[in-house]
Amino acid sequence: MTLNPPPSQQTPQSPRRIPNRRVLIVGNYCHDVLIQNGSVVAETLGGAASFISNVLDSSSVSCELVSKVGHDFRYEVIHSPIVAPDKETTIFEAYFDLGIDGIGHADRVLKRVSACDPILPSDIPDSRFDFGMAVGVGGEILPETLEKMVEICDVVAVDIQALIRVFDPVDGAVKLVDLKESGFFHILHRIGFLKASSDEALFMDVEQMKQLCCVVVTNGEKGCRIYHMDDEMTVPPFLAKQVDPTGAGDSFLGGLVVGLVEGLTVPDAALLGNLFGSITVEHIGQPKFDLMMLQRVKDEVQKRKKQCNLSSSHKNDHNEFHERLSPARFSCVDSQLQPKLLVNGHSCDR
Ligand SMILES: Nc1ncnc2c1ncn2[C@@H]1O[C@H](COP(=O)(O)OP(=O)(O)OP(=O)(O)O)[C@@H](O)[C@H]1O
Ligand SMILES: O[C@H]1[C@H](O)[C@@H](O)[C@H](O)[C@@H](O)[C@H]1O
Repeated sequence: MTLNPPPSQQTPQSPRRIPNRRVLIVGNYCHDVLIQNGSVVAETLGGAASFISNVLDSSSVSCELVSKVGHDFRYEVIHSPIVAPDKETTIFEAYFDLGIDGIGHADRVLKRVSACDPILPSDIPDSRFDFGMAVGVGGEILPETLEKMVEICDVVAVDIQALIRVFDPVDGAVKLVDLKESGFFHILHRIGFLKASSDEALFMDVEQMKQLCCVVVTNGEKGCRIYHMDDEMTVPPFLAKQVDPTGAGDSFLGGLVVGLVEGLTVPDAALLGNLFGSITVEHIGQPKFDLMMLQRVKDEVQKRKKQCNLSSSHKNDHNEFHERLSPARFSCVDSQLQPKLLVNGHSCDR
């Protein structure tokens, strides 16, 4: 398996005096309203950008976030958004008609009931970044926005939901169009990673896309599958008690990029993605990662890097890395089952 470092891409680098900044995240925050049997069960901060920055901030990976919200935005966030005073924040209603207890991976029907402004190239800083993440949720990323991102970032990871979503003009129901008809196809040979859920993957030709970039298809409790050129492999999941699937794909992408920034191979980085995805499904809204869990994961990542540098035979055996991350992950599950044991200095709260 040669799914090793992120594919190098993009325009030739001009000589740089200023070091790149780390990660640029582009996508709007939104308000998520979770509805079950006709009643609102929760209202939370949403948007792929919020879940991803939560993973990056928790993992001490420095990032810059470009997001637009309206006058009604109601959450305190670390990365301030641009406020469009005459607009409303993007709102998604998620209908869990099958229940949110995770039995049978009950999925949501999503409706965008309000949409903030798109993110324009001029909203994005002119600096250079190691990684860019195009992670829109409500159609806010335009082709010209993605073009600017591939120009200023060494590697760009794209969530396909930012490209293929269209919204019913009457009730805002989210529908998907084929990637080829999305208006973004001509830019995709310049991106490094394309992430899709298994449902979204039906709207692209994986065989074709894997020739252009590394394709990662997430598959809920089954983990994910990576495709690049002639290589493909399944990356195993971590056990989780699903409460709400919202944001799992976003946290997955956050974990993947944390791994890549740390210098892990793509399969190892995807394993980190699975780890953060699995923790996210156990929460409603933004997960708060256990500090001890984060430290153990950091330590395992450093060990893994050393091991891979010393012996090439370790590079492809990510099962071993999975085994070592699992106890770290379960230390977090324990903390959620026994929250009282963890107050006073050891809480999950940031
Ligand atoms: N029930 C689960 N158990 C363990 N891991 C899970 C579960 N659900 C999701 N994950 C992890 O999260 C990743 C992303 O989940 P999924 O494929 O459901 O993404 P998604 O449909 O894009 O999610 P969303 O749109 O809700 O953000 C999976 O690849 C897996 O690693
Ligand atoms: O907050 C969520 C989340 O970011 C999901 O990835 C996205 O599919 C939804 O539209 C959004 O409401």
